[in-house]
Amino acid sequence: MPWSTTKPLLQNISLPFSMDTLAIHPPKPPRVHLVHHDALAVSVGVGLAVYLVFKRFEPVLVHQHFWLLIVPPALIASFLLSPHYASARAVAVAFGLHNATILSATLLYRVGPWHPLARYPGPFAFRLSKLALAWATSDGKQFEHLKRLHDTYGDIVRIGPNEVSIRDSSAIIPVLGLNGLPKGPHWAGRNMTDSAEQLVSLVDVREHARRRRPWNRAFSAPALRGYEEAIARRAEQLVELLAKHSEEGRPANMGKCIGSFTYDLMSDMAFGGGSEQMRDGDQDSVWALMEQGLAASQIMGHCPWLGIYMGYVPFAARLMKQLLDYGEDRAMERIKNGSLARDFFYYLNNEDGMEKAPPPLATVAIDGALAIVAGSDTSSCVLAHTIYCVLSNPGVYRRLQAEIDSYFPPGENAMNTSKHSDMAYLNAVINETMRMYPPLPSGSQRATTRETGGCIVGPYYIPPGTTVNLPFYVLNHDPRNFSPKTDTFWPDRWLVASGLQKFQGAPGEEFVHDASAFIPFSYGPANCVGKGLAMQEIRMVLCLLMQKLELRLADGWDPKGYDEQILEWLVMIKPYLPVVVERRPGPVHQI
Ligand code: HEM
Repeated sequence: MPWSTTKPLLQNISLPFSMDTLAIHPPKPPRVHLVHHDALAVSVGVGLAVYLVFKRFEPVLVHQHFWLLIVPPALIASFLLSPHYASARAVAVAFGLHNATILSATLLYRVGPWHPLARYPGPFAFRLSKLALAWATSDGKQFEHLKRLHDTYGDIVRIGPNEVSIRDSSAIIPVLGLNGLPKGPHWAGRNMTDSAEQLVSLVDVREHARRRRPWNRAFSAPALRGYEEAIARRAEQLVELLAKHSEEGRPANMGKCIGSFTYDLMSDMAFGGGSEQMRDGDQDSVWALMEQGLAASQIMGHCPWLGIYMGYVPFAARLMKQLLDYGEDRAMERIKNGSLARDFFYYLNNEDGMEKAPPPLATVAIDGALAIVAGSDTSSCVLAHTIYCVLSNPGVYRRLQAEIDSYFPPGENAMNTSKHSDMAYLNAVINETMRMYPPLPSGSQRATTRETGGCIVGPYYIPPGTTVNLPFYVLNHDPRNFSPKTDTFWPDRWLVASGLQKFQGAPGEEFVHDASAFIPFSYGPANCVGKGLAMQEIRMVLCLLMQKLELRLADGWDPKGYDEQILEWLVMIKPYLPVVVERRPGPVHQI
């Protein structure tokens, strides 16, 4: 503060004792007594100083907020305002002034032309607070909102005070690639704590790379071969579950059956077993809990501070705690029983002895729980959407079945993975499903920090302290990346792109296929570590289902509403999908 401002303030300070009294009584601690308007001015000044701390460091922790938002006005009320007001009023004035100053300075800065993101367009409310986007997307349709925003404002949109969304495939490498940016802040809010240790939420790039090593080994090619038997066993069980529906004369809800399959499988993979949803049903309502948890986490991902606060509310944190407790129980049991097969735990718990020391139990438990959630929701989403797309396009169904039958005639093992990568139509169908319905439609989030500094992303400068989103759904539905039939399920585009089929468009129609824009598993050193397993599992299940079963949509069910019912709670939620199932005649392969 310049001296010219400070001097009059000091002159106005009157001490609450006279010099004469010093001779009679020992001195009491001096009490600062400012005249009324100066006391208020100090309160505003302290508010502005705290605002600068918020602007620079963006503190989100509860104890930081206590020191910045509660302590200063409490001191001001006790020492500066108490001579002027009754105590309750002094407290109200101090808190009101302090927080109103911080709020107004924050909002003015965010909407002002001096904000480093001021040049990027976006709705006015989104500049003010992330609460605006959280509210707008609380209907579960964030991916559609983002698409509309880009259609309105262009390739870069300011979707928060310090956040942009970029619809430009040239941004993928600088943002997600090897020398890209650290993870963004949304995981802290989703996990309801700033100290979550899950691999997926590690912001520190070096720590992430260190923790990722055992995961990479758990998903290496030899490790994946070791999982084939477990996948095959569970896939056979899924076929039996679906066939049972037909024997009972009722359609199967495909999303639910497949969800049970992936959950049981991921429990096998992570902890060597422990879940039997296909046999016993979802007795612990795991799927409901997971979907509720993800729905709540959608809002908290936008406002990490809110998630961290909610983490202290026992009822709100219940779901997260249940998940962590489950992971810990399963990890303890797995340690007690030892390993029967090389599951993920074998690698994550350093049973392969490749790391210097085994990780703490809490870390393995939390990562095991992550594997179950990350691996079951996503793969089941792709499988269910693929079946929906195939069944609502009879030509695609027949062509896919013909390809599967030609590779695996009745009696042959349809889960023989050595043939799957050659099956062009199968892979086209899976890719096209993930293009239409990427399981994480709003994509990946990364952020520049003060340490990384700003960076250039294509034609854009991203200043330090900016969160950057690459929305997969929007990239996939951009005609500059995929056309014609951008919004239509058309697997042939993948065959045309790989030269296996000729493009037969209308006169003058151009075929566009930018495969670099297609990143359903994300990209770079923090991409989906389970990509290989997911693809292996999806191909095995589809081949087995189509070889052994005849499937069709239930009579009277209108598929038109399917898209409307798709919600995004981080991952796309599978709508109700009733399917009539019949066994196909022919010899049955036994594994
Ligand atoms: C079709 C299925 C799947 C899709 C589309 C998918 C997609 C993704 C995406 C988009 C990410 C975020 C990466 C980022 O932040 O940029 C991710 C992360 C992750 N996924 Fe998957 N995933 C799938 C299946 C699986 C499976 C089967 C597992 C196995 C356990 C798995 C485990 C993980 C893990 C551990 C991470 C965190 C990686 C890291 O931070 O290093 N995912 N996944």
